[in-house]
Amino acid sequence: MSALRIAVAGASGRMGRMLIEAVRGADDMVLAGALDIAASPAIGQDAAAFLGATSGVKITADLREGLAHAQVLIDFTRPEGTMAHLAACRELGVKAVIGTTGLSDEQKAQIATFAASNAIVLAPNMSVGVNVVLKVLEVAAKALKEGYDIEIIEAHHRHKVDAPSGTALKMGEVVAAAVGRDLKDCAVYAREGITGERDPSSIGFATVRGGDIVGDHTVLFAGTGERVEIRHQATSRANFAQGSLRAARFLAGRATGLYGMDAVLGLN
Ligand SMILES: NC(=O)C1=CN([C@@H]2O[C@H](COP(=O)(O)OP(=O)(O)OC[C@H]3O[C@@H](n4cnc5c(N)ncnc54)[C@H](OP(=O)(O)O)[C@@H]3O)[C@@H](O)[C@H]2O)C=CC1
Ligand SMILES: O=C(O)C1=N[C@H](C(=O)O)C[C@H](O)C1
Repeated sequence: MSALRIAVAGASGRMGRMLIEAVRGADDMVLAGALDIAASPAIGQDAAAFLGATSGVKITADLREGLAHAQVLIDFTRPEGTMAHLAACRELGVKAVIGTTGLSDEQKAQIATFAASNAIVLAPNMSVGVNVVLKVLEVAAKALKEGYDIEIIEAHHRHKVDAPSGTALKMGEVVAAAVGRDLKDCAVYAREGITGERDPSSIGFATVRGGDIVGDHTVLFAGTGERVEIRHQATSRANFAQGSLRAARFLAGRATGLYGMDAVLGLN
């Protein structure tokens, strides 16, 4: 079988580099394109130069050029970049794995329309562990529905630009749905001053930013006389990259549709 041709967007970013390394390490894939923004000093460089290697793929800001030979784009950039990349993917018939977080509801709705013509995997966290935790949370939240206050605490590195993390928000959505609430109505994103007592129907979020923390997520169910904490800690971005490659392989067999990592991992 011929190798799956992958383009990577945000090629000089933290995840972009991890993905280029992972694609080069996969014997069923080949790097077929690398995109970055026009202002990036990496434009024109070989995509594998940071590894001290040569891939023959130059990093470009020209979407047509970067996607011309690709079957699947893997995109971990920023919402505005992702939306522009997806428009080009639609034109060129390229499938997409999207890891970018901080997308608005409108942008997510537009991604769903793109998926009518191109198969897309969209997930705020590509790691196997987090996606198993999302399943565990469904069970835990249903069982701890009464008498337990739900709080979600996340910590990430100092460079992260969106808060709460996409994963924390997804955890909130899963838990809210499991206890019959809508996260939009019950989320509390900040507390300061005389807040009054905690509303028992609320789901609280706390965000920590610092250093090189890859990604920590804890969901706390605080009851009377006991508390349950369900926690995931990422210690390397390699998990996200390997999950993305699994998502790309999954898309190879699909023409259209919007999928999550639960579908990719057979957890749905
Ligand atoms: N789903 C998951 O499993 C994971 C998701 N993420 C998400 O992935 C995204 C990227 O994270 P990370 O790699 O740490 O971020 P980085 O800032 O390290 O990398 C982002 C890359 O995208 C480029 N970029 C910035 N703005 C645009 C734009 N408008 N259009 C195109 N490209 C752009 C950057 O270029 P330049 O550096 O020149 O600005 C850079 O190359 C974030 O949203 C993060 O939350 C991260 C890890 C796991
Ligand atoms: O920006 C990051 O680094 C990460 N972002 C994702 C998120 O917002 O959930 C996933 C992971 O935790 C790393």
